[in-house]
Amino acid sequence: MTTPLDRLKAEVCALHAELLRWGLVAWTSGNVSGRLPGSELMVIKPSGLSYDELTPEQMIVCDLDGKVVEGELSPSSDTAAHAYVYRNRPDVGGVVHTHSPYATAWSAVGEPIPCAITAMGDEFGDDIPVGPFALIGDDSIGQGIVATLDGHRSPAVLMRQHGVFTIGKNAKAAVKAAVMCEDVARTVHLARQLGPVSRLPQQDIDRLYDRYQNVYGQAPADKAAAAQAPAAAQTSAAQAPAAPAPAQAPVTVGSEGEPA
Ligand SMILES: O=C(CO)[C@@H](O)[C@H](O)COP(=O)(O)O
Repeated sequence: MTTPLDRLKAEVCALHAELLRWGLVAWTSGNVSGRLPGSELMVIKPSGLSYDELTPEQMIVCDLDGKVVEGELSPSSDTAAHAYVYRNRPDVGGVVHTHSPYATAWSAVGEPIPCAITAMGDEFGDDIPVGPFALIGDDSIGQGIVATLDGHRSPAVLMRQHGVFTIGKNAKAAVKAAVMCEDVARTVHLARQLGPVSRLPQQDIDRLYDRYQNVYGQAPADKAAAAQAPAAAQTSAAQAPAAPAPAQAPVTVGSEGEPA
């Protein structure tokens, strides 16, 4: 019989393989942690071990001050940062850190990634912000993450001249944010080689974010229907619904899809 802690160790261990799979880390860089729901505990990888060697049994259990509660190995050198986020963001269930190349390049020049493509509106709902430069070893990085993301929709922050930290409702969501952060960092960088890049209008960003966060994928039928409601409402508000055309008569619609 596996316990919730055993399952979290297995999940956090498996998610480290996703960092390799998506090209987000080199050698032993980066790390993933997960909060054990309903507890003051987190699970994080051991420091400096090859991703190929990681096993669920090696995952380290720490309290939210970063103190090791279970495990023989030393915890990730970013444990203090992860723990600080969990202490100050009770809504966060997972934290990820990577040095993914395109996003880390944006952090190296200290420039936020502008919300210039719909995929950024979907996942980030805004630009991806830059946090302060902070040396590893105390709460500085954690403080920079929390301060930068405070009141911000983005689940990702580019810590200046260091790399990416992402947060999520659970560890898997934080890994997804790290994957999407690198994807859009690359795309927007490439776009800038082709020509000027402009930020999407905020109202479009808001609509993209709302749809993606609440309707995209296998959303419950009522949410999916509600997402269509505004268009239907506009149609019915704009003109009385056309009488059903006689079966044999063709119906011509205008450019907006309304009956001509
Ligand atoms: O950024 C750093 C070191 O500067 C760390 O995040 C390493 O990238 C991963 O450290 P461990 O998790 O293996 O301790």
